[in-house]
Amino acid sequence: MKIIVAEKISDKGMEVLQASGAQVDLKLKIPREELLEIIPAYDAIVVRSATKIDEEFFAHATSVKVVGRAGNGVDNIDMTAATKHGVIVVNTPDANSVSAAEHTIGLMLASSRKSPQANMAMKNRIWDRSPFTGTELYRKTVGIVGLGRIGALVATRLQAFDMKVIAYDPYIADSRFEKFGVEKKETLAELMQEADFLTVHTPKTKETLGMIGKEQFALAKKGLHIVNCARGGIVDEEALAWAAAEGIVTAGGIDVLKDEPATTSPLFDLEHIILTPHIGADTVEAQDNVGVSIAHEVLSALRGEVVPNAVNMPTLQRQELEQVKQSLKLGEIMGKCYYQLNKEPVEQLEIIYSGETAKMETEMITLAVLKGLMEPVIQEKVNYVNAGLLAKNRGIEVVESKIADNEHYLNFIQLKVHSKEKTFTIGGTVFGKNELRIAEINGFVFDVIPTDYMLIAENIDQPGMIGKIGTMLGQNNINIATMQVSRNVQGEKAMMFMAIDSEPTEEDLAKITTVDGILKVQFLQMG
Ligand SMILES: NC(=O)c1ccc[n+]([C@@H]2O[C@H](COP(=O)([O-])OP(=O)(O)OC[C@H]3O[C@@H](n4cnc5c(N)ncnc54)[C@H](O)[C@@H]3O)[C@@H](O)[C@H]2O)c1
Ligand SMILES: O=C(O)CC[C@@H](O)C(=O)O
Repeated sequence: MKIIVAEKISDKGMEVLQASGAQVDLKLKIPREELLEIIPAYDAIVVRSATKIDEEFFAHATSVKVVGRAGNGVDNIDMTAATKHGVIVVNTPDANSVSAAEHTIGLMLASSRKSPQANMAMKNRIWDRSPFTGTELYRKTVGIVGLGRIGALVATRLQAFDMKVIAYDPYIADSRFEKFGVEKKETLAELMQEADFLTVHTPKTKETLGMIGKEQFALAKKGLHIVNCARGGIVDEEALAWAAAEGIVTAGGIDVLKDEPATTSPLFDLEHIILTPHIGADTVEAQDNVGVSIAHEVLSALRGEVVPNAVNMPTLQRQELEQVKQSLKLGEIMGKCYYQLNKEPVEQLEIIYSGETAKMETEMITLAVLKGLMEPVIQEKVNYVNAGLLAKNRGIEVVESKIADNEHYLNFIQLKVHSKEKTFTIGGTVFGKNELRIAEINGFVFDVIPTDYMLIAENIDQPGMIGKIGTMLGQNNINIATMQVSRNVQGEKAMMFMAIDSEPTEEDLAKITTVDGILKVQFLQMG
């Protein structure tokens, strides 16, 4: 396993990677062309915010399975391209939030008290207090745009300064505003009009890029203090320069610029705007948290485990993950059966979750079913990341439904795979903690433990069939480990489900079908 670390992570993080036995190559500040040249040899890459991970990168990175973003924002990673190429992107969304929140407040205090400017004067041996009269935070109104992880940390900390905290975030429930004692503003305009201090904490998206522009500054009170410790460009730099010239903004702290690394921006010339070079997350604690977390995440993802912080997959809390783990296995195994037993292309996949499974986060189980379904028949690697997209591209409609109760089982997953001509059904359950069972195939009821090698035989329900098939398999040196027979109507069609100890050849199967009364025999690899 080869991992390239293209931007600095903490020593503790490096140690975790190295302890895994993987070859870990630290290539800091590697030129783009060189990275593209060597990347085909790597299974994973770890980056921060400076490395562009785009379509061109993925076109070269043919063996990369995981991109680890040591940090939070993923705007340097083309998520659509990653998903298309089946590459898992993992990040560490919580690991540096406290540091970013503290830097936000630091910038607010430093810019309000002009501390960096005073420091510069002192270093130039100028003792003069008069240019540095500042402003208190006490009893001022702070407007927060984006009340997510960092926005909420900033809110609660600023309440300790006796600030009135208002926020604009149209994407979260009212209960979150109540939880943090923050007054909700329905529009950005309202927030702009009321705020003495403004701080942005949204991700950089099409919607948020340039969101604080000239139009918004024009609504603000004169003397606004502004902080951007989120992403460059959310506060439009030209507009901020204009607002400063107009006396609308009189102080500010900016940690992030639109084009990084940056040495040009209108903000460099603004006396009252203090700048830092994207150091919101640069604390020993945050870097240790981030480094260790990303190392574990990348290694888990490489081992094929489901990771909690995968950005381009449904995310699950550890507890939820534990809950669905066995259902994921079951779903994948059942999905795997379809194309082994049927040749018709799938038009619609219906997944019915019932009993306890209906209460779970089923999004990931659906992906597991799709992964199992497509793996036997397509060349591309199928994983939890691209299974949904691949299914969509192949015209498979996925319909999920949930039924609270199941008459027979505590938990049950049923697949109804519809092709043009017919519908194949398979159902299964998890007994206890991890006992998987196939409980139904095409209307025949079983209680079968899925194993690597299985045979399914359809036969006429008549005396002697079990003996005949047993003898035939024995003659071909195939041992039956377990066998179950199911029928619905006496004398009609029956189904035998056998776990066998070795893989039969096509010839073996053809011979069995010559047995009188056997209608069909198929080999199924379930493990
Ligand atoms: N400066 C640094 O070093 C540093 C460190 C960590 C994080 N960050 C950045 O801080 C930002 C916030 O991170 P987070 O972990 O709090 O993210 P988060 O996802 O927890 O919260 C973002 C919030 O923004 C809200 N939001 C999205 N679009 C919005 C819009 N158009 N208007 C209003 N609200 C909107 C969301 O609903 C969400 O509540 C991100 O941009 C992240 O990259 C910077
Ligand atoms: O570590 C970085 O390069 C950026 C940190 C921060 O902006 C983040 O999004 O986590």
